[in-house]
Amino acid sequence: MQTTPRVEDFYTQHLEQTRSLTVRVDCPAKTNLTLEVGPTHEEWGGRHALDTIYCAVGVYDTVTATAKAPGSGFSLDLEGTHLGDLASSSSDMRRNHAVLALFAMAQAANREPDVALTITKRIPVGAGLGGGSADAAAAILAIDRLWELNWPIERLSEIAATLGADMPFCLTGGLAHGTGFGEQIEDIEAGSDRAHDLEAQGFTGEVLVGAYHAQLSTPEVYHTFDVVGAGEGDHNHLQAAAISLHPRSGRAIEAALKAGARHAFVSGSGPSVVAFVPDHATAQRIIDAWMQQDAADRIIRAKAPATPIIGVTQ
Ligand SMILES: C[C@@](CO)(OP(=O)(O)O)[C@H](O)COP(=O)(O)OP(=O)(O)OC[C@H]1O[C@@H](n2ccc(N)nc2=O)[C@H](O)[C@@H]1O
Ligand SMILES: Nc1ncnc2c1ncn2[C@@H]1O[C@H](COP(=O)(O)OP(=O)(O)O)[C@@H](O)[C@H]1O
Repeated sequence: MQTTPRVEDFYTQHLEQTRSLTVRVDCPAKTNLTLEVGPTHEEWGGRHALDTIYCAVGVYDTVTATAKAPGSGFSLDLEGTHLGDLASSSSDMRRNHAVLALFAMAQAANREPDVALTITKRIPVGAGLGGGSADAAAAILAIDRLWELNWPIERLSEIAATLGADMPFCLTGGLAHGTGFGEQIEDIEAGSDRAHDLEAQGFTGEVLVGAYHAQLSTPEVYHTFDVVGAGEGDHNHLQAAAISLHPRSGRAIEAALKAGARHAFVSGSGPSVVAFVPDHATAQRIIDAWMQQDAADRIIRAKAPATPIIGVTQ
């Protein structure tokens, strides 16, 4: 007897699974092992020429992206106990760097931004640790996976560069040489001579981050740099400007170097301080000194370099 075949419908099942799919990206903070600041360029909107070594530091924000019903628009949920100025009611969700990244991806893909984003913040805000850039890069990586675009890193970097100078670096993490206004990235491959050279100088392994409730405005630090210039022997040319605006950072650097740090410096435009330590005993000595001298409001132990981690949950 002829029987009617039962339709096995993997298509609808796939659609339902895709809609409930959540992509999670843990994205590390960034610091600058060196940051040479050159003249401003009109063609870059007045940004300074940079020559910098980027290093991703294993303090991670987590961004998740989940598809929403067509036409329902985006949503953003912020979590974490260190939200800085993101916590204020006046903080406009539409200006959040992760949301700007979603809009940029939607425009490039010619799609609607019907995505629910969540950000769990652990990277200190406004600290010189690229927290906003990390979240934007995480959103780009998550949406590329969620929408199954599978675009090459070069295309994702072009989109990231329109959002901020250090965002292309945040897509890959690790170590990289940055030029232009910071957006031209040349990866420093793990195991390469340059990576080994940085390791020999003590720029890998355990780091301590000294962070503050206070934030510094990056444009203000650059403008102050235009007045005070770079400090004698500073690897970070913005360090003297950041310390003039936030003196506690200078005290944290002095205490860390005195306690045996291989390197201690302001991270990018600051105010946070990054110290590379040779061993746990030195790390503990620095922690004790920062606590005794009230040289930091938040102390974070981490590893460097670090890379983004992408995961998918049903
Ligand atoms: C200083 C660095 C070092 O990696 O990072 P942070 O420490 O802020 O994380 C970067 O140069 C932060 O670049 P970016 O992320 O684009 O800066 P934003 O916070 O967007 O602030 C943009 C403003 O900073 C100044 N700016 C930025 C980059 C640059 N090469 N020259 C500049 O003069 C300009 O005034 C510009 O209008
Ligand atoms: N997702 C985000 N995380 C952190 N800051 C953000 C984010 N989106 C927008 N911002 C804004 O960007 C400014 C700089 O933040 P951040 O990138 O953490 O500092 P920095 O540029 O010094 O590394 C903050 O004042 C904050 O209001």
